[in-house]
Amino acid sequence: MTSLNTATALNGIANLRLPAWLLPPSWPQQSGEPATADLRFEDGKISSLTPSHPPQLDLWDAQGALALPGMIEPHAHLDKTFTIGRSRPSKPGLLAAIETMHQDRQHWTAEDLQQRGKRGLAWAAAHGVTHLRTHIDWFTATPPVAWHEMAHVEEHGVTLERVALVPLGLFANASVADDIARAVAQSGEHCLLGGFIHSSNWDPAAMKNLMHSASAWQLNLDLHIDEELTATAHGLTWLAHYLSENAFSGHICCSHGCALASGSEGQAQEVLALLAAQRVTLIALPMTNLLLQDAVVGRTPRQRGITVLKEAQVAGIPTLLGCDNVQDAFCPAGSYDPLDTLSCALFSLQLDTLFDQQSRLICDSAALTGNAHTQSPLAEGSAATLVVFPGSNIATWPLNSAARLVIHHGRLTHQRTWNQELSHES
Ligand SMILES: Nc1ccnc(=O)[nH]1
Repeated sequence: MTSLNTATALNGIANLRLPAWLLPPSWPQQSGEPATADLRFEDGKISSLTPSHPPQLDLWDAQGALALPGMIEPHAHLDKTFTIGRSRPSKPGLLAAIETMHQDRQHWTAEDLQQRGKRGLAWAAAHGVTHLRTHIDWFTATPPVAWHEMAHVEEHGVTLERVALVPLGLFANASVADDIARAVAQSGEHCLLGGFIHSSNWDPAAMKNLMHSASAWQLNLDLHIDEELTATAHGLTWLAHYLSENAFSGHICCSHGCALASGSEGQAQEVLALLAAQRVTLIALPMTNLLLQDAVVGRTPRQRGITVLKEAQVAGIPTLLGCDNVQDAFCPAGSYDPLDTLSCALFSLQLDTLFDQQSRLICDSAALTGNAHTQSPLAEGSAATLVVFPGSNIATWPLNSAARLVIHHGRLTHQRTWNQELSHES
């Protein structure tokens, strides 16, 4: 494969292997797989998507490499990222990680937050992420420094969303709930309301205030909900019933939902059936949930702690996978590569048809925003924005797929060859 040059806009790319979920049902098959595609670009947009017809001498030849549209990172924590060097928890598990985070936040100056947040976003962009949603911890009724600082963290070609991650207890007071929702609503677009909802802080009256204030300020929600193994965790069950009985016009992402996998099958199915009738997306975070759930010193974990993703898919609930924490008290490792998350899910959730079907779990921005009218990525007229995995094939992908070309609006922005450091081309 000849190398690509960053200086000029591309006419397009020939011979790309795209996932079946992205192609129209009439797309031709070759040896039981979707035939490769030729993509043509014009003014930074896709002007045509057709089955390959060689030779297309004016197009760069991808030689059958796998490619995806720009990927999404639906759940990150840019305020905490890259703090592991100074904040290693002394105990395992989620609540201990939260305690360690509280000790570290004395260091969260504007400069510290900017530097770490920018680095996280730049790493995500270099991997091919074009949309990243970060949660930002709130500690009082007024926005934390990180809420303001992350508004100024930018990376070319990446849409950044901010979610206020508010401990449920702060919503117990209806006027505080309203203040928080107003501050989020007045922070501009790409801002959502969220909450940390757990057996340790369960309060149905606070939940009601949270829902009312989100409605009053027309905010979408992204909730950390039932991130625990307690089968009797209340959050998702309460939410499913609340939404069945009360109108809520926004979209809701439910992140974690680990407890759904701890209770009975019947209990999970009942909650999923109710949620499937609402504008709700379920986000699984396999890496941190494997690390933080069933975590006891010196004991091998017996449970996986990951939500019932397959059952949610069967029930018709949109689903996504996120990386969650990167190099902080919650997770010491990570690099903002959605392929790492998908690789982890391959094993921990025993996913199959990874590339052709489940790669959607790291690309579906309509599932993240709830905007069902979003045009299909790579359809004619869409932005010519995609990620190519040179030398890849469906037998090894997503493992062994470090090599990457990121194309934004028809131009190469990042390229990494085998074993090379992340490089930025501009
Ligand atoms: N899994 C997590 C829960 C709460 N806060 C985090 O940063 N991460």
